[in-house]
Amino acid sequence: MTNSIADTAGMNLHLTSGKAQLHILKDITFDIKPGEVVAVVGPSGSGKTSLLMVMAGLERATGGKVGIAGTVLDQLNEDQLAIVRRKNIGILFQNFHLIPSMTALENVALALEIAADDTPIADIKAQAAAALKSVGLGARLDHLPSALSGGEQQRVGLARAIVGQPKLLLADEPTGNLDQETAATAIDLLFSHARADKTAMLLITHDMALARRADRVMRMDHGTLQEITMVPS
Ligand SMILES: Nc1ncnc2c1ncn2[C@@H]1O[C@H](COP(=O)(O)OP(=O)(O)OP(=O)(O)O)[C@@H](O)[C@H]1O
Repeated sequence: MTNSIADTAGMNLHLTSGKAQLHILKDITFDIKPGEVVAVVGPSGSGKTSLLMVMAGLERATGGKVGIAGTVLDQLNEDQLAIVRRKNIGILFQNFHLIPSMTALENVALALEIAADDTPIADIKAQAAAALKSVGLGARLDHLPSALSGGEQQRVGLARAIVGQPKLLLADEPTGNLDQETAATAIDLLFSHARADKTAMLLITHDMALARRADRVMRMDHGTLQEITMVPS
C-alpha cells in the first residue's frame, strides 16, 4: 500500500435507491503507481464513475480500504478529505463543469485559490494564465465558457485539473462530448501533460483506442474490476 498514489483493498460501495440497497462496487482491489496511466473500460452502469467518485473522496466506500498518497481515507472527516483531495487530485469531467459566470482565467484561478490557501492572488492568476497557455488558450483568458467551443472548454477543464500539479488526475470520459478530431487533440494534450509531469491518471473511457494508450487497462463489469490484456489493433 505504500508506494502507490492510489490504492484500494477489498473496497465496496453500497448505495440506496428508494428502498433498494444496491451493491455498486464489489470487493475492488487495485492500485495506481506514481506516473502510471490506468484506463477503466466497461459497460454503461457498471460502476466506473462510482469508482472515480470514491477515489476522489467525493463518495465514501462502505467497506474495505481506500488510500490516496499514503493516507487512508476511511476515517477522515469531510474537511480532512477535502485537504487530501486538493493536495493530490485533479478531476476532469465529461461535461467540463466550468462556472458559467467566470472567465477561463477565473475558473482555473478558483481551483488554485481553493488548493493554495496562502498564495498571493497575483501569483495565482499568473499560474492560472500559464496553465491556460500550456493548453493553447493563452489568447482566451478573459472569455466566458459560453464564448468558447466545446474543445476549448475542455481545455479550460484540463488547465483547471492540472494547475495545482496534482499527483493523480481522475478523468471521466473527458472527450465524450467532443467530436473525433477535437477529442484527439484534447487527449494528446492530456497525455502529454500526464507523461511530462509524471502525473498518475485514472482514465474512464469507452474508447478502446484511447484505452490502449494507457499503461494498464481494467474492465469494470457489474461492479467488479479486473485487469485485462488488450489485443493489439
Ligand atoms: N447516487 C446514486 N444512488 C443510487 N444508485 C446510483 C447512484 N449513482 C449511481 N448509481 C447506480 O450505480 C450504478 C453504476 O453507475 P455509474 O455511474 O458508476 O456507472 P458507469 O459505469 O460510470 O456508467 P456510464 O458509462 O453510463 O457513465 C448504476 O446502476 C447507477 O444507476
